[in-house]
Amino acid sequence: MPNNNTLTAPVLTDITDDNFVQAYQQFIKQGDFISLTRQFEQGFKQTGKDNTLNFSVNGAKVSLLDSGVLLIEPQSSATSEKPSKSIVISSGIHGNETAPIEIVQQLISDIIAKKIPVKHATLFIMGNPVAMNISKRFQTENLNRLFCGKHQEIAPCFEKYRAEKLETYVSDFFNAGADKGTSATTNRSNNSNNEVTNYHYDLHTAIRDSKYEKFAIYPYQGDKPWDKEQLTFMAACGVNTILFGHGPSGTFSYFSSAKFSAHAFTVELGKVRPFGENNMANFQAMTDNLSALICGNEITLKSFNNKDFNLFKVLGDITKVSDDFKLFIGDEISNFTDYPVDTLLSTDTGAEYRTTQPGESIVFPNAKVGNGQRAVLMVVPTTLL
Ligand SMILES: O=C(O)CCC(=O)N[C@@H](CCC(=O)O)C(=O)O
Ligand SMILES: [Zn+2]
Repeated sequence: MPNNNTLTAPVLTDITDDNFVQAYQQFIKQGDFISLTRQFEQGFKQTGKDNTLNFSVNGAKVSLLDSGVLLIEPQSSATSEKPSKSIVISSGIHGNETAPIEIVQQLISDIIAKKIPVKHATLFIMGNPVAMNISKRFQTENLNRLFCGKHQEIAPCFEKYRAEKLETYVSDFFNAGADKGTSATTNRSNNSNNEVTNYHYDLHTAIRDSKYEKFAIYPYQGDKPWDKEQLTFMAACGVNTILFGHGPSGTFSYFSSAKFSAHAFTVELGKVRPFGENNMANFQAMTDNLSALICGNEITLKSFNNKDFNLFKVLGDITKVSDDFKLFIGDEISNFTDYPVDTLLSTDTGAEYRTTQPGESIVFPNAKVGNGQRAVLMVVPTTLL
């Protein structure tokens, strides 16, 4: 497993390599996608124009596009009702956030074991295999700041390369499902009015404890209204604390939302733990509902009521500007802790941050980010009309 910080081009394994062939065959039999992903962390070379790494399961075509990137498409003859959704389920954008990777593993292995019949095209992603292998959030750059082309602004490293590749896979996937697909073979929509709805759930876990264990960031929607049905879907998944994003960003969920009008969320499912130490029963509602979405099973949702949620409006970021940045929030303080008005939270070269609003609360405080990056997200409670 090559692993160096000065990577200028990834070291790709040839798919005719004996080790790869063996590992791929084992994956087809056992569905252990984490193992395959970790063995070939930087990716592999495809031969020829067509994707040769595919096989059929239960009427679906399974295509391995890259390390940690698996496309599953229902074959049109295998489903009476036509596909109307394109679904991206991503995990491991931060390599040490293992619970989401294990959720994706579970869904994939259930599909391969024919426990989940696939009705809607689904793209599964384990985002940063190099960081997974070193049990770190990232190797060189925070991958979840590099989407929407921001990868073009940084020096060569694995995350720069990977962000560009992931953007391409997701773009190709949503484009293939779109009504305006360029040909009958690339247009995934076969339903009568040819409408396909896009979804992207980017699963994460948080560095510190949170007053509300599970929560989601709903990417900034510009003039579009917040979708209440999506909020109730999140609640059905066990996530009833929602932060409404305040502006464009370089996150993966914002990319799918802004570029492909996907219903998209960054979902935080609890605290970061090493592989094998997650209580998977804690994510059952999320796994079951994602599985139901993929199968096309009916999902019964409550109608939206503010009382069922903890909703927060993002006031803005505290950005670390210089090496002088000081944060007065201890490591033991939980996300969503609120502070009285006029509390000093940070100082930096020529600047300080004091709370200004009742109920002002902190999310993701992290003094170790690079200069120019978000060190804290400031939120206040809100309701939807
Ligand atoms: O716990 C933390 O400090 C970070 C957890 C995490 O990775 N959160 C995402 C949120 C993305 C967003 O703001 O939409 C991130 O920081 O990338
Ligand atoms: Zn994360």
